[in-house]
Amino acid sequence: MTRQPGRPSKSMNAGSNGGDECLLQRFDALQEQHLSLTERYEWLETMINYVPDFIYAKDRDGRFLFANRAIVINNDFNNVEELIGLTDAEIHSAADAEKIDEVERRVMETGEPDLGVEERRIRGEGWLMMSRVPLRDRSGNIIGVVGASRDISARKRAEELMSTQTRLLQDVARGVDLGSFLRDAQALLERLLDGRRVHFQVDDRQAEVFTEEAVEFPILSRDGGRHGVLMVAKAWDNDDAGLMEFLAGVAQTAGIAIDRHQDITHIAYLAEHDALTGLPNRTLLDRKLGELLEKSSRQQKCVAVAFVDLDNFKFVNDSLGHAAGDELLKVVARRISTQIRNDGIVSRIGGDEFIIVLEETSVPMSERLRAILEAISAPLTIDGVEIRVTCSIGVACSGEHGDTASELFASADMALYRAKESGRDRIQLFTHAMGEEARNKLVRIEELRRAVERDEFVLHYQPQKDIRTGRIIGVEALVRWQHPAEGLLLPGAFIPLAEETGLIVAIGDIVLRKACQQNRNWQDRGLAMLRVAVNVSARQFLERSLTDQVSSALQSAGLDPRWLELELTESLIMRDLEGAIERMRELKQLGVSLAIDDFGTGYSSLSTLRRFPLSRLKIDRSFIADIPHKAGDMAITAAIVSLGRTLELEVVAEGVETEEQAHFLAGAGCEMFQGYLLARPLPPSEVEDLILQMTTQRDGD
Ligand SMILES: Nc1nc2c(ncn2[C@@H]2O[C@@H]3COP(=O)(O)O[C@H]4[C@@H](O)[C@H](n5cnc6c(=O)[nH]c(N)nc65)O[C@@H]4COP(=O)(O)O[C@H]3[C@H]2O)c(=O)[nH]1
Repeated sequence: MTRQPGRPSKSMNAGSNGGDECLLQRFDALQEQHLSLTERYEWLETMINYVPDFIYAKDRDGRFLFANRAIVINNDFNNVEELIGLTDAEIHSAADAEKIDEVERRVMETGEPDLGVEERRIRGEGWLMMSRVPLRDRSGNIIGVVGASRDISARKRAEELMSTQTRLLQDVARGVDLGSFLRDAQALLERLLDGRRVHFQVDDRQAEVFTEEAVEFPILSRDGGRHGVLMVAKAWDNDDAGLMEFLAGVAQTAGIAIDRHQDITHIAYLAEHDALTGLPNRTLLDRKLGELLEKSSRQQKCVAVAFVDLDNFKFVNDSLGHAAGDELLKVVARRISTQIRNDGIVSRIGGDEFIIVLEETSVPMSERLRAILEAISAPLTIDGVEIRVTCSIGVACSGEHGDTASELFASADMALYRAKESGRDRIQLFTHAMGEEARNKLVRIEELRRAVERDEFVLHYQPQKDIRTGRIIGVEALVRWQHPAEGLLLPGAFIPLAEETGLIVAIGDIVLRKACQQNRNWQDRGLAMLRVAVNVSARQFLERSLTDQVSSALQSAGLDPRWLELELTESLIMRDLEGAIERMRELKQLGVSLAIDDFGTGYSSLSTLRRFPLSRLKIDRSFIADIPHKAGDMAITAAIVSLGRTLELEVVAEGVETEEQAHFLAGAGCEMFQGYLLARPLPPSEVEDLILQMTTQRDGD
């Protein structure tokens, strides 16, 4: 494009030698300058032609003044001269040309450069970052536009890969379900890879036939195992390392998604199943029963709900250990499941309690329940020990005994209670009378609660007589409930309920305080010194506060502890022998005396009895009742008396009604007795009268 100017000859400048010389020198200087400019132009041209970026200049009409080789080649020209003078409209589509023209015109009109704009390539795939600045002449007039672009396809691709990876990770974090995640990931990858086939081959999902040659990326699990493989059809040219790394990353993300899916599935399973037996838990049962009740009411069929309770589970647990107990529960769960097959649901709702729901089939419910009861109680061997557990079942049927799940549960529970009450190892169908009883029980509980608040309890006292001296030396305090409507109620009518509800603790406290106070009153009024015996129930005995309760009752009455005796039952002590001995020692330290009530009905041996800090044994009245007719009872009574002597304990016989019984006891060496023969339990004033009367009698004798 450059032409070198020739040096002027001397003859051209004849006339002035000095001036010629000067002219020649200037000419040489100019020529040198020209040569240097030309060289620099060529360097620049070479540089511009060898960069991969597009560089061009256009005049104000949008005609190319210059374009580098990258543009020439990209637009399929052979050399730049073919392009110079053309406009974009002549080499691109009208729409593309219009877009370029619009930007360049704005740059020329405003004089503001348009820098770093990202655009898709017009020809071929990829992205360019375009910059356009106004082209000015020496005077600063805008005479066109200069454009330069850089290929940013690689960066754009990297961004695309990264945003795909981010999107997939976000899906995992959001907990998108696994199926959608894999479908989305496959679609995203196929789009990114221009339609090449992609497939996630995961363990339990259908394998896809992949006819193309594929590159495989392992999908690994958190613990290093393998969930499957990501298959990507091979590219016709080789894929770059960046893409391979990206695909390996996607496979890793898929691994995390599958781990997460498995965790969620497991958590969902745990939320609705019992961990030990794998049976549905109460939550799942409620849901399924709701659905079943709806279905069966549409079909006018019955659903039976059965509450099952193992009768001797606690015994197995206590004697063979918890592992054996767990094993037993698993066996029972399997046995029930086998029996009900697909015609019902079995759920473990805690401990040794199961709920069975049976759908109506051609086999009667009673027959199916009997088969379950028999299956459960078939012998089994655990830890080499053969055992047999029986169970009690309470049943309620939809329609007849309740319409909703909660009504049926309540009815079945009541029936179960009755089954256990009437001897266990049986099936009990709910009856409406049970419902009535349950309602009455609720009313009774409420009344009892109010009775505690209003202090409706009074104590009667049954005197105890020393057989040798004939004196009354003690009384047993026996509680009565002064019911506002029903009059005076005996303990049998409310003590079991008080035990069941825990109200016995409050009632026991009232009794203790009243008994101590009454005894102190008698003492203050100069009556003979008496020991007052108070019954302590199992529930009360287990309360940590019992010792404090006793000490506070003694203190507030101002009663010397030796005039208070606590009666504990044998069965209560045997429930937790070591704990009971500990508690008895605490009580003994207060200075009170301890007696075993109903002795002979429990299982204490001589060796255990020796460890109790006792003062007295009370022979249960069931042994006295048939004296002198039952020789066996007489032998037992005599044995208890002699056992008491061996252990240096006083023996008190309860329930003595006849002279013969009193005579026999005196002969056997029994020190004391109480019973109707002497007196029934009496109100305090009558006890006072009796004692005074007996004292006068004896003094008279
Ligand atoms: N057939 C017959 N019975 C006789 C004779 N002598 C006394 N009895 C009855 O036998 C029961 C003796 O009380 P228990 O064995 O401690 O049996 C008591 C005791 O276990 C419990 N109880 C009574 N008061 C209390 C109390 O304040 N706290 C606790 N926890 N239980 C109490 O209630 C049970 C029953 O008490 P009660 O109905 O008062 O019945 C009393 C008494 O009336 C007799 O000669 N023949």
